[in-house]
Amino acid sequence: MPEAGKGVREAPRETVHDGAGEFDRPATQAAHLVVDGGRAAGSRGPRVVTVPGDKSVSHRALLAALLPGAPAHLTVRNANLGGAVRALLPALHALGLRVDDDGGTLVVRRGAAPVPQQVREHPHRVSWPADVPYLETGGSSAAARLLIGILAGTGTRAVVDGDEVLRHRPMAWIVDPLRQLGADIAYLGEDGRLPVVVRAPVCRPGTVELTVGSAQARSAVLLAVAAAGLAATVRHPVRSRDHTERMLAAFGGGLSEHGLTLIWDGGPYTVPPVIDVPADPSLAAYPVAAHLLWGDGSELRVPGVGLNPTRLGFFEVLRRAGAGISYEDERSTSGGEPTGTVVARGGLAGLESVRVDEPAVLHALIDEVPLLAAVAARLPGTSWIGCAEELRFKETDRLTTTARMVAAFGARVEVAADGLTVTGGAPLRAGTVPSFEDHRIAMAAATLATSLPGRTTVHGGACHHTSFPDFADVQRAVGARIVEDSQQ
Ligand SMILES: O=C(O)C1=C[C@@H](OP(=O)(O)O)[C@@H](O)[C@H](O)C1
Ligand SMILES: C=C(OP(=O)(O)O)C(=O)O
Repeated sequence: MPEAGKGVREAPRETVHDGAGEFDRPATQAAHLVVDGGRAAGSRGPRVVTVPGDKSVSHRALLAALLPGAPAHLTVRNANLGGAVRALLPALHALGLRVDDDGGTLVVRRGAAPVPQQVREHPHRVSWPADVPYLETGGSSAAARLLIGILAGTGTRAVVDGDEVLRHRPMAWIVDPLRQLGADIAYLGEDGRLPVVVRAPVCRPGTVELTVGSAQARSAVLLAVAAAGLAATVRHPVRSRDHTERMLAAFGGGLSEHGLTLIWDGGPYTVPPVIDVPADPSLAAYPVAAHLLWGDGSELRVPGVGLNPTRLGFFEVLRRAGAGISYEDERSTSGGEPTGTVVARGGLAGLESVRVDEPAVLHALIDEVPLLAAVAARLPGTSWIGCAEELRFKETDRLTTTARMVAAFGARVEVAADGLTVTGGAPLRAGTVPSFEDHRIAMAAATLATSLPGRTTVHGGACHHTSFPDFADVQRAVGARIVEDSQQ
């Protein structure tokens, strides 16, 4: 049985420290995923599978209900109903919004009685700010960071907190620029970390320079100035996912873009009563990868997928390497997002390696890095996934956890400060592999396992519910033999 971590060679550049500090994840509570390699008989013909709504667009659509002038009822169609989006709902309830799940469509109603959340104890605090709602967003950094942005725009006093993992993720990316625009936000525990209290709104028009490529940081600032009706210029280092920009523009807001500079004019906009969420390309990547890894099926189609170019890095990098991936039926949703059908044909035969060495490409596949590394392990050449230093700050240090996961299958992988080298050609084997209770690692491992002979147990793999609750069903629909098993 391969052991987690075995085979990972830490390259010398690894010694550059990211400043995030280290922490251990709690022992897994999630069930395991058990995968028998090989495609189920009878699943090789043309297939069509659908994947859930986009997590990032769902977060933004729900938070739009907090923008000034939002309709009394806001309907979010095709919302992602995974743990990360659900993590935002108790915070919305505590702010006096009711959210009903109407057969997969979320309806957000304003004017409900606030439902207070229970405070999570913190080692540095014996008391909490009085008469201020306490808002906890579980492990979702997008939920926490975007919420801080909105609160700092509307001037709603509140404490924002997260679970033990989120409390270790950086918040200064958000808090510093908001403070520059005059917001009063204080850390209640450790500096730069949750919990924070938002005490007063952004109030000074100005220019902020963001130093990280995080779309969440840019979105927090944009949502704050949009909510406050404040003009601002935001300079940023890389064009990462631009869903907030598209949403505000679709609302009729005055946003213009000049290269890596965004100018918000501080003027009015209208939040519509219905927002449509496209299917999530980062989730479509798993059935597409399974199909390509088998390489024996005729055609796989995933319809209604968001085709925003800032999200298509996984498909584009594989396409550039020679994979048969194309987009069909392209059109636009009401929220300003392009959608279409992702079509995968053939397999990985003829592909040598993959390479990511531009920040914009990395950001266009930032959540798919574990899956790309898993696919790279099946290619003969040497692959490089670079510009990825931000991955150290995800729910796990995903450079390390991705390396440990693929190494547990027998892959040869080296970790650098800013990326991963995967040297192909090593014989891969099924066995017990770790997920580190990180949904992207778990789903990447389970997908790779579908292509290997024998049985793989992805330890704690049921954490896929964070972003893709029906992951196992969708992979089974493509032909995978995968079950959840809590008895292991
Ligand atoms: O804006 C968003 O919704 C997200 C942006 C990305 O994070 P960063 O912006 O921190 O890179 C991504 O990894 C995360 O899953 C969701
Ligand atoms: C990193 C992710 O999400 P977040 O940063 O919102 O926790 C993710 O979904 O892979």
